[in-house]
Amino acid sequence: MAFLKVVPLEEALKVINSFSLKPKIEEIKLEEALGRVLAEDIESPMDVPPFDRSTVDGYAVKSKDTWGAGETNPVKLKVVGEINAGDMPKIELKDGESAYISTGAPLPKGADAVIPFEEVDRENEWVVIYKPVYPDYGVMKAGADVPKGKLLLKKGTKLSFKETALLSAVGFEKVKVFAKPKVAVISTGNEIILPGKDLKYGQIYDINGRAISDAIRELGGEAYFLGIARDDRESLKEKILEGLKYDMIILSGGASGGIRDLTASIIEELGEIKVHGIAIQPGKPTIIGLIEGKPIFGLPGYPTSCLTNFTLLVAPLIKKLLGQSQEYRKVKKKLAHKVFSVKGRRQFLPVRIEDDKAVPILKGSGAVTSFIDADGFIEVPENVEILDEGEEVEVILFGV
Ligand SMILES: Nc1nc2c(c(=O)[nH]1)N[C@H]1C(S)=C(S)[C@@H](COP(=O)(O)OP(=O)(O)OC[C@H]3O[C@@H](n4cnc5c(N)ncnc54)[C@H](O)[C@@H]3O)O[C@H]1N2
Ligand code: MOO
Repeated sequence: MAFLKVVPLEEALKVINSFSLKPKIEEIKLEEALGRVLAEDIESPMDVPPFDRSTVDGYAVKSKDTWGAGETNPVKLKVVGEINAGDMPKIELKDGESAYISTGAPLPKGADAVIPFEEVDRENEWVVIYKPVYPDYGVMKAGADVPKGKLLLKKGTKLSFKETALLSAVGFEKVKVFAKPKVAVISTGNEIILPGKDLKYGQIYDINGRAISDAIRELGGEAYFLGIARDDRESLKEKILEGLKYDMIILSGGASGGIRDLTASIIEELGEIKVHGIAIQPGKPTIIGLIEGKPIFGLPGYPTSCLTNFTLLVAPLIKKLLGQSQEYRKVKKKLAHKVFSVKGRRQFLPVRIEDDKAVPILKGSGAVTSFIDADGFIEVPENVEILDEGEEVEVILFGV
């Protein structure tokens, strides 16, 4: 077994990228599309609005009939009909005519402007106009909002309420999206119990199961938390076999060479270990394997190590399956204070972002608050012992 023969991070990423898992596409109803990722470019199949539309309640007119109108010499136009929203106007305006029109209604033929009712007077079948209007006054032209054929959304876009609204505006009832990768999540360890149960001495509540499951959901995947495997062969094997129903499996804890660290030996029994050990800290004891063609990750048990390695290794694979860029999300900041690192170790340190500063969080990988207080982490390369205050750093961000 490739036990703790550490490889560089880049090699681990290459291994993950070589897995044969491919993005899948499915067509779903628009009403279920929120948060999903588009699998196609979307061009508008129609003009919005589809017709020249009144933007006010008022009078549809031929604008040229109003030219020359003034306070002392108003123009009077005959009101020959009424058009409401949803109507198909049957009227065609002739010179000197107007029609009452409501907001959102199509302009009748012959009209090219709409004057709001508060700007005119009504005298029986006449409307009295005191100022000239120009063509398109009070009108939204067909296609002025969204022209037919325009590229509206690109493949890979995550749909928020704005995009679903736009798709609705142009009449999409269904859309093609990337299928959510289905990820089994397993926590391991005799000491780990689920919230809702009383803690006995020596026990702690599960952090990684919750954090990984919800990080997967934030990315757009589907997480299946299979619970906590105890530190025994049978329990762990049973959960891993159950996990093979899904596209991939993520375990946390039990990854290092300790006496009860069974993960590696079970993966080897059921499949193949591709990586056991990455030359980074945290993350040295990480395992990457394949069982029946399904990737399986054994992430370190320490919560901050676990989530840092999830972000470095697993998140790019989930993003790839969702047709998105695998790049880490990064921002450049200035280091708020000096940090020391161990020479010969490539370290990732959690940092909090405050304005243009990256503030290092130095509680250690074992603390849950190290990642909860952090916005991301910075890399301290192997050959660097000190990063100085004010130095520019790239922060790899947690989350989406
Ligand atoms: N002799 C050495 N011991 C350790 C080393 C080392 O180099 N030499 N490295 C430490 C580092 S760094 C890490 S990371 C951990 C990795 O160990 P495992 O991946 O085998 O994880 P565990 O031993 O199972 O757990 C470590 C720690 O994290 C807690 N944990 C585990 N799962 C969860 C969970 N789901 N929710 C909350 N907390 C969890 C667990 O209780 C332990 O405290 O090894 C170090 N030891
Ligand atoms: O490897 Mo541990 O994951 O360094 O914190």
